[in-house]
Amino acid sequence: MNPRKIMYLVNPISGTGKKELLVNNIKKQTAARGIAYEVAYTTASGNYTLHKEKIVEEHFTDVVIIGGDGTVNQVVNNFRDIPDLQFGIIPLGSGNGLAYAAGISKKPMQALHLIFDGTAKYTDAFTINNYFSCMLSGIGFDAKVAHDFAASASRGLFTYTQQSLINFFKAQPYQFEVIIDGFSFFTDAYFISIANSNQFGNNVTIAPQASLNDGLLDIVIVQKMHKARLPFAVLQQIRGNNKLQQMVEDMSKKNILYFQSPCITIRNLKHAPFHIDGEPTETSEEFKASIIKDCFKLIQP
Ligand SMILES: Nc1ncnc2c1ncn2[C@@H]1O[C@H](COP(=O)(O)OP(=O)(O)OP(=O)(O)O)[C@@H](O)[C@H]1O
Repeated sequence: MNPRKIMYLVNPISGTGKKELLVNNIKKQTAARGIAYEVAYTTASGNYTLHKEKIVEEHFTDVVIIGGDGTVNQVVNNFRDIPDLQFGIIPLGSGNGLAYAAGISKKPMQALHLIFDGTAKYTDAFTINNYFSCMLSGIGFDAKVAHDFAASASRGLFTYTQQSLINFFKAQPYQFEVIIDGFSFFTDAYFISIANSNQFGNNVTIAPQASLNDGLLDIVIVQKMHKARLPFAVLQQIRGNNKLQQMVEDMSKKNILYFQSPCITIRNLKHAPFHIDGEPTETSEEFKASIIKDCFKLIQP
């Protein structure tokens, strides 16, 4: 008998499309591998006390999340202190930023085979104020998209793209004070992304140098510029043409600032909105973010 024991955690509402067929397929393939398993459901409240007791008492070795980044965040945060537990993802959200950054396939059956044959690797996460984030958190315009997406009736990539476009034409810069490596400066920025993964999701890269296990946060500050320049400047960033910078350079001459650091403080002077891993979250006057090196084990290629 295979020594592994998998708890599949399905989010019934993430992404679009029916999950019944997929779950039946997963059950069949797991049984065919001789692996013990159980299928359970995620919770809207984020309370996983009963799941946690079961994982510990019944010696589950793996938790596989079938859902999006919001679900990954809650599940990993609840179980990350269970020794030796491995996490897997079958990406079913609208963004799937962490899964895609880790090289996990979009195709559910390929992602499932990776669960069986992949390697569990230590992966960083970070805290921002008292919250946990394992993918990418942001303040400003990208958070506005997350808020509007959460408020819209339909989910999925189409809604996300639609919300991004609507928000682009409405976007106004916000004022921030940024403190990093003992150096402080003021900036008017459309948004600030604090990233562990290289992307927002859907393979839309924003922090091309980001690694999931380098012990560093990637910080991207999209500063005030002419609206017509904004898509071009972001495209340069996405393509990796904008290099990582030193703090001593003249901040005002760059459209996009890109740094790596294990921690950062941001004063949010105009109460810009905030999101954690794509989930809209109450904003704050000040954010302190710190990396958690080797926070959890994620099954990857
Ligand atoms: N059993 C449930 N019933 C209702 N809502 C749930 C349930 N489980 C989780 N949720 C909600 O699902 C949301 C998270 O969705 P998830 O991140 O999986 O998908 P997504 O938002 O479509 O994808 P992504 O985050 O990748 O864009 C959270 O708001 C969470 O509260």
